Amino acid sequence: MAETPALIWEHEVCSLLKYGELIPRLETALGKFSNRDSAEVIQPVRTTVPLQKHSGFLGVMPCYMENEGILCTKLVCFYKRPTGSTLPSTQATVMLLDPEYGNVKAIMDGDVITGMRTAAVSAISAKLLMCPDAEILTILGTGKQALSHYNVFTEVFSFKEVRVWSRSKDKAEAFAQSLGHHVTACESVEEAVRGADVIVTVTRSTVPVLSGQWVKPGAHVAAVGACRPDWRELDDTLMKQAVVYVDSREAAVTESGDIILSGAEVFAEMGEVINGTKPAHREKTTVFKSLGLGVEDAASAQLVFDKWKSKEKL
Ligand SMILES: NC(=O)C1=CN([C@@H]2O[C@H](COP(=O)(O)OP(=O)(O)OC[C@H]3O[C@@H](n4cnc5c(N)ncnc54)[C@H](O)[C@@H]3O)[C@@H](O)[C@H]2O)C=CC1
Ligand SMILES: O=C(O)C1=NCCCC1
Repeated sequence: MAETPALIWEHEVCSLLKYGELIPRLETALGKFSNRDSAEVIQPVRTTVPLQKHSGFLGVMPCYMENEGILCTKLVCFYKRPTGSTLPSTQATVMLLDPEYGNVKAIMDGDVITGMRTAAVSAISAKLLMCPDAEILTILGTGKQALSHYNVFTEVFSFKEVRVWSRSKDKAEAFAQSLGHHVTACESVEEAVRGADVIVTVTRSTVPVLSGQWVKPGAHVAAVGACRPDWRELDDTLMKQAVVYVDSREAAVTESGDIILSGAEVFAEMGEVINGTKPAHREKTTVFKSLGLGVEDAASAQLVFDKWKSKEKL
């Protein structure tokens, strides 16, 4: 008889997951994913079920890492919320299973995992692709991902200036103030991104918000929103002038409106750069198009579970 699954909820995941441990685990996981060795990682492109009545989607994100004995799936609902809606735009739950018996070992809050692993992967992209003397960070959007990206980017790097932008100046100012006096709220996207070395796009927009004509040559863009084939955050100019990196080639050509609709070519997966099989073009304008992978959730959930178990033993 299987044990009752551990229930590891938000505050506990928050206290167990640290970027210092998460980032190396994600680098390893992305490298293994890009090797396409089925004993290392089996992770199909997520299945997406439309929730038409609610303008949303259920994403089912399974992953099996045979050599590591990790079997995981995330269930994530995400929505196209109207302006002013107070409903959450993303809600996730992660399940870890025993691959031999098939029972569920743990059910975890997936919101913290989604926020932290997505931001950590963007930070990995910046570590590999931004210019070495990067000074200015811009974040477009002021929601959950904006906060997790601010947290990891300021923990891992030392930017001299941080700028934020939101469609509403009041929101941008409130967000900037909540982060500290060194963060500047900008009136327009153009003002926010001119001269920036690293730009993070974390909006729910379905049309381009960032234009290539404002982006400094050599800048790095981590593009996190627009995870549907008909949604955009970046315009064609940017997609065509940049060297495009992705988390998964298969996901990129299935789910990314920025890639599919611009016709841009994918140069490499982040895992290929980590493995040294594709170069990091730091000197060029680069876009990392993030869609979010089950392998990232699996690596994160296993880390949470390992730490939870070692705490239980104390
Ligand atoms: N790549 C990945 O792995 C992941 C991507 N996402 C995506 O990242 C995006 C941000 O997610 P959250 O921060 O959780 O959402 P959120 O709802 O907390 O924040 C969204 C932000 O976008 C702004 N926004 C909404 N509509 C906009 C528009 N038309 N133009 C400009 N800004 C607009 C909102 O004011 C808010 O600041 C979403 O598109 C979400 O689907 C979320 C999780 C993982
Ligand atoms: O990977 C994820 O988790 C998500 N990706 C895109 C949409 C929201 C959740």
